[in-house]
Amino acid sequence: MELIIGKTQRSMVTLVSARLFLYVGDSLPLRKLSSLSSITGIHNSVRFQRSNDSNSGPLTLASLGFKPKVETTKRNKSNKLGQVNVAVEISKTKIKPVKSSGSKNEVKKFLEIEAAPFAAKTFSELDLSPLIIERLEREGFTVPTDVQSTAIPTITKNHDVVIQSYTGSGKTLAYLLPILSEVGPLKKKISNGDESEKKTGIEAVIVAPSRELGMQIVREVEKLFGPYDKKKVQQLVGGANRSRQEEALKKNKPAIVVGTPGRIAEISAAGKLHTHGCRFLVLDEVDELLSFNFREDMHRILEHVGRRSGADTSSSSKSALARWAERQIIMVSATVPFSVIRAARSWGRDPLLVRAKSVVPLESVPPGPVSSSSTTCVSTSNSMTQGAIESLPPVLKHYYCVTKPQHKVDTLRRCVHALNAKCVIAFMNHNKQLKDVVFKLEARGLKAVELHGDLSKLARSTTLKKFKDGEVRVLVTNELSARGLDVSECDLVVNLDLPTDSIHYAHRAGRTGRLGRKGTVVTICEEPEVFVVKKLQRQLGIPICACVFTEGKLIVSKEEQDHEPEQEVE
Ligand SMILES: Nc1ncnc2c1ncn2[C@@H]1O[C@H](COP(=O)(O)OP(=O)(O)OP(=O)(O)O)[C@@H](O)[C@H]1O
Repeated sequence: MELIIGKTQRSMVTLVSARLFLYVGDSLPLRKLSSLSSITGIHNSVRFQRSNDSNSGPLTLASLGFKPKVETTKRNKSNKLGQVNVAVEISKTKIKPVKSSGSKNEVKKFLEIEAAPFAAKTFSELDLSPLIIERLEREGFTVPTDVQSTAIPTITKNHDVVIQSYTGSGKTLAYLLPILSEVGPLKKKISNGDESEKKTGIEAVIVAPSRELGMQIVREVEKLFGPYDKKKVQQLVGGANRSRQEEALKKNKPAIVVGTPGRIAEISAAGKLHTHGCRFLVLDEVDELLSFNFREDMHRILEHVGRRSGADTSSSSKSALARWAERQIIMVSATVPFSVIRAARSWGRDPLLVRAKSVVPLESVPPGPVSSSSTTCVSTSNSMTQGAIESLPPVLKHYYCVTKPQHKVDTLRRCVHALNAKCVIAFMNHNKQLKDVVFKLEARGLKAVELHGDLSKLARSTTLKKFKDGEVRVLVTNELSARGLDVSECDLVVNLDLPTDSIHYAHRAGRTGRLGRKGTVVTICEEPEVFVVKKLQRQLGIPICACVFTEGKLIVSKEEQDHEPEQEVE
């Protein structure tokens, strides 16, 4: 599709693209950038079509299979969607406008997906490649989760997306499956049989903030690829031998690479990673990837992945935005603070916010947390805490127990026994104390092991394997294990130190109760810290009850039960 933009807009686009895209949060450049785009209407008035897009025409929510009366991507004077109170409900495949109960100024632009095609009952309803369906069945995956049912058709239709859904709800397969349907050995066969269309370069780059999470994603892809094709995915995680990774890239010509920002950026800067023709860029745990630590590496990745080489970034016939739009960007996390929404708006092409059973144009998301039933803004002052709302599985039980610092480890031991927990993750804030806690637990007869970033890559993977295999009962760790780590058997998370904020609480807590399983979170704290627990409770919208452990039982404190008698918890 030809792109026509005015001279002023073009110079602004160049200006925008020249900015460091990683200025997020409340930093000035991105604020400028988003206000710039809203002034110029760049995101809304310019449409792009990727070369491999078989569906001609603009990519809108209509192309998801609905016939909306509302054009979600246009926003001009004649289309007042961005200014008026319009909400749209989808029932089956029909959309009907409904009156908003909000104030006049409130932007109510959302699509509530109630039924088909998102409520798929089987994977075969989701237009995935037959080979993938076969492999999923082999792995025992038959029913897609809610977020998978929603995300898969949306990604398949080439939309840039932010996927937000609570921890352990299956977000990894939600983005992997539509990607694997398009690239690599399981992809759909090209119907006209034109083999020249076959690509051999890297077609998808998946970025994760830790080696553990990166390797976990690699294993998930390898499982689906099977033993013969497993080299078609290559890990590029830090701590591993870089020259071996470079050799593997050359020799195996993987279709997909998964890695940590530092190592991907490093190999890319050395000219050994050719990702300009890449079709998919996934940022898993996007809010973490946007943190200060990863700033420079992420800048390089965003600038290079999926951007054609040889293109003049300043004055080519295609604008910077157009080239940038050639890749599809998928951003994923259980916690999506508004800084992510803002960044995604500037990187994506009419990006959508995908949650279980709802798809919302990102443009319509007002500052503040997004509730599952609407785009209503809940009033809280801190955008960090806003991102944590609805990030936790509803089945989780949360408690706190007050104790003295010198009794924390003993309280942990009594907690493990009282709940008869088999697979426990205990979080602390400082590496130095982990060893001491492990020592004390072992001395009290609980098999424990420490995991933190100061260990070698080999030690980290061996430790994790032992824990996953059930050889140790308690993993004592720090924030390293809070993001994305999937140990389905984990039935108890204990905070031996308070997390820094509600987002960190949410990710730590989310290591248990995965995919509908039971899970308990216990925060062991000192008396003066109780107000922090109460604050977390308010910010997350969850009850965190005071408890004690006596005679091998968890007893919920009386005051927490609205004057009901003391209660034992199973
Ligand atoms: N459709 C499915 N059927 C059965 N199991 C599934 C399905 N989808 C995912 N799983 C399993 O559920 C577990 C949790 O999935 P996953 O790690 O993708 O969750 P997540 O939403 O990414 O969590 P987090 O936010 O903590 O990273 C994994 O063990 C995964 O293999």
